[in-house]
Amino acid sequence: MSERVDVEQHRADVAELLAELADRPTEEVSIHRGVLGRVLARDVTAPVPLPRFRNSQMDGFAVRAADVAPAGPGAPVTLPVVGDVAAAPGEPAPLEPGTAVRIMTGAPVPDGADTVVPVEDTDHVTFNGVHDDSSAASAKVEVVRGREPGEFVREPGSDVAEGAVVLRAGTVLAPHHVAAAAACGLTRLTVRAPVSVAVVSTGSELVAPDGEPGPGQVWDANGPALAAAVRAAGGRVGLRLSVPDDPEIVRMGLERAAALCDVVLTTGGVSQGAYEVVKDALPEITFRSVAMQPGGPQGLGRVAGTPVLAFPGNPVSAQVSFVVFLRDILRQAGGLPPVEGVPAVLDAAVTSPDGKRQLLRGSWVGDAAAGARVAVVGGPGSHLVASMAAADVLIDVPAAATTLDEGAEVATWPL
Ligand SMILES: Nc1nc2c(c(=O)[nH]1)N[C@H]1C(S)=C(S)[C@@H](COP(=O)(O)OP(=O)(O)OC[C@H]3O[C@@H](n4cnc5c(N)ncnc54)[C@H](O)[C@@H]3O)O[C@H]1N2
Ligand code: MOO
Repeated sequence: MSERVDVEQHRADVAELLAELADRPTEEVSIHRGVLGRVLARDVTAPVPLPRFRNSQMDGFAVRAADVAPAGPGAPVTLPVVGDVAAAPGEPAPLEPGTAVRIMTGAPVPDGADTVVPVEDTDHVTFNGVHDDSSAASAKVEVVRGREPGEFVREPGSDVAEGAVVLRAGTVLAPHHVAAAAACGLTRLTVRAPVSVAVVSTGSELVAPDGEPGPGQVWDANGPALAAAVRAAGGRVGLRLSVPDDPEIVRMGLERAAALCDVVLTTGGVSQGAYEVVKDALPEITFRSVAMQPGGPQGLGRVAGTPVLAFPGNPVSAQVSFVVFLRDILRQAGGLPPVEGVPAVLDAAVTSPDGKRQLLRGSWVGDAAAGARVAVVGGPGSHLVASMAAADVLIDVPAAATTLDEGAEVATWPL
């Protein structure tokens, strides 16, 4: 191993290597697909006011407030019903003073009407099953309660004015944002283009997750795990490859990955064995030992001009490397906030080798919260991929600590 560095140094070097990701292009996405979780690149202004037109908030009767003002219990005001307005295409005729029209929720309020009396406040009680009878000479309504001008009338622009910001840049799009866009007639939104990451698993022992492992073979856990991690951090998996321990094949695969993606991520082939294929295939990048466990052996540099990070192959090491070195950079490049660490209290004492920062797997004792207790789950081994599935966080044990007592405060990295 050519160099030994601490975790913060390697984090800083990775950040410098990937600084170019901060300046992301944008792309348009349809609200009908693929928009959830994407980050709006710029403010969206409403092309129309919402509501677009004055409409009723209630099923009832559109009237002039002055006409029904004297109404009260035992002293109804009776008005002729001269029309019927449904929430349907069209524009109602203006309302003459001293008359009423039946109106449904969402229907345009006729000019001349300034309030809506809910049907419950009339002798009609409900409209259920009663279709338009306003043409009958006998059509009338007894109003038993007056209403103020403007009551139950939804004014144009009272939700959002035309030209006002309806969705802010930086919004992580969720269903309620889709609702606002659709209500304004916007079907395409401009979002930040996600970082495209190539995920390359190396190792002749690897079998695809849907394959059948023979003697000495293992299913590829890192490829699916890191692809999922990239997506969870707002990135896009531009290429997934699994390559054997043959430097020429690895080199070909990595050059292809470099041509297609913004970042290349490899796992395996970076320690002290005879077949360290990433080291052999990429003599131009830096390989070093980072004072942490898991995730000690690391590589970084460029292949054909594209940044490459070489993570160790042990599945826990690969995942911890992603969390510590890449997750926040990908999130921030995509416009997402970094994942905040949560200070916690150890539920039991831990021991740790001197000089290496340990990232132990931990789970919350009770509810997750700053200052809550956290317990170590599984052992420290970097192959304990199943044990890691029980973890909520990584417990960060400082390099200088050899023991931490029960009750000691520790930093954690949410998984
Ligand atoms: N003599 C030394 N040996 C090792 C050292 C060392 O410093 N001196 N470091 C150890 C540490 S720490 C780690 S971490 C590993 C890193 O090894 P590599 O990055 O070279 O990874 P491989 O040897 O290719 O694989 C290690 C282990 O992980 C399994 N693996 C690899 N890829 C996958 C995958 N995609 N899915 C599932 N499992 C995978 C592989 O089969 C091995 O069991 O080196 C230590 N050795
Ligand atoms: O540092 Mo390794 O990454 O212990 O497993």
